[in-house]
Amino acid sequence: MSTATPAAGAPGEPAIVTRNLQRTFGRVRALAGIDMVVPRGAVYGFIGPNGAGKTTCLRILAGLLEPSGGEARVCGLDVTRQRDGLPGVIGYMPDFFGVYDDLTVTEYLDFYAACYGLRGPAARRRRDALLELVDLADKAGEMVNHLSRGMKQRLGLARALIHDPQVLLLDEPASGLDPAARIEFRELIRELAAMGKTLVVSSHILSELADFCTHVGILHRGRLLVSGTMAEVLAAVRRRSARVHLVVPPRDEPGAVAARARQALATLPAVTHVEIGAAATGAERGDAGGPPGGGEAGAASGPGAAGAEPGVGDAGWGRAAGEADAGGGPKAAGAGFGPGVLELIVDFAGGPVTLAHINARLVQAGLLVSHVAEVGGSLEEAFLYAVESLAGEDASPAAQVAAGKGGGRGGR
Ligand SMILES: Nc1ncnc2c1ncn2[C@@H]1O[C@H](COP(=O)(O)OP(=O)(O)OP(=O)(O)O)[C@@H](O)[C@H]1O
Repeated sequence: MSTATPAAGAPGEPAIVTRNLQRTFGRVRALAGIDMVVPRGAVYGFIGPNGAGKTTCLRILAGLLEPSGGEARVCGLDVTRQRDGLPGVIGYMPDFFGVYDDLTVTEYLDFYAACYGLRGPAARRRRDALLELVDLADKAGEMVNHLSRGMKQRLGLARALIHDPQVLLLDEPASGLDPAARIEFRELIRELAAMGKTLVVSSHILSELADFCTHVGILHRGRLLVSGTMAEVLAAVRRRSARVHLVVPPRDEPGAVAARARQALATLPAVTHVEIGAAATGAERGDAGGPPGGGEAGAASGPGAAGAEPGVGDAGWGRAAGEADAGGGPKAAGAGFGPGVLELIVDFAGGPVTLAHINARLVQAGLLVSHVAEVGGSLEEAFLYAVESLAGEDASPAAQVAAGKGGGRGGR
């Protein structure tokens, strides 16, 4: 399929740039001043909970809604002052299907082609190529209202592509699709990206977009909390946590062990939070075995586990990572969470060496570490963490206004 449309805007200029973009509806501030950059050729995942402002932003970029303040340029065109040029460079797929469903698939696309002044054999060839692309060629004569939801979504995409736009704005394209249809849609987006299109794809769900987006922005209550390449955003929002198991000796109380652990970890600046998990009962602790100094003490896993840390082996209770498995003997706790074991979840910032430091510091404090491993955060957790921690207790007037109208935190 042709992608020969000349690019509007200066070479190297991002496909989309917004500066302090705002939109209010009465007292509701749907966009509270967002700065967004979408490079040419990017597949930009625009993520946010219900009411975050995604549709409002996409409609402004498509020239369908006036901003209340700030500015936005798409392919170099100012969305307010050069609005007439926008339809030529943008394909917009709204989150609901159009109303012309008493047409056949072919008639439907011909109608939209005509809206762009496209008629004749070249337009028909393009229509047929698009039907192939979205895998609807065999439905060409079907009535639109007889199509399944997934087929309608694909037809909507063909409609958005009819004039070969450079930028595609897709509002929740995967909503309501079953898993198989989602996979098909994802493939289609990959094909469009391979054609060099710039795509902005909105969704509630970060994990839904993660494997095909090059960039991502997280919107919450009209504010763009974070935006950048997928790697940059994940690095910014992904909370790193370690799961640590400490053997509670028969003569000790879990509370005392927990207090010593907290005290030891408080000396590490990279540790941001320590949560004490469960501990076994005294009776169970009796079964745990592992006399002081003789138990399974090494850090069981995780990058940079503490073997190389100076002084790790000095503490009476602990042994360095690597020794645990070699030592054999009864598995008091091992990698599992067994009786006589206290679990800590330790949040930290930093590279793998921090995991080693956590282990070392606990061992140096005389604690019997049976397991240290990083907890892998899912993308969903990363998103929730971004919303909770980056949004913070936002007391700005914008957030307060938005919160009063459907901007519920984390709502789906
Ligand atoms: N035409 C309108 N009139 C009044 N308020 C509106 C209008 N359009 C949007 N809003 C409000 O602006 C805020 C942002 O809405 P928007 O539809 O942009 O969010 P969204 O992120 O797309 O949400 P969803 O995921 O539910 O579609 C919401 O509080 C919404 O109620």
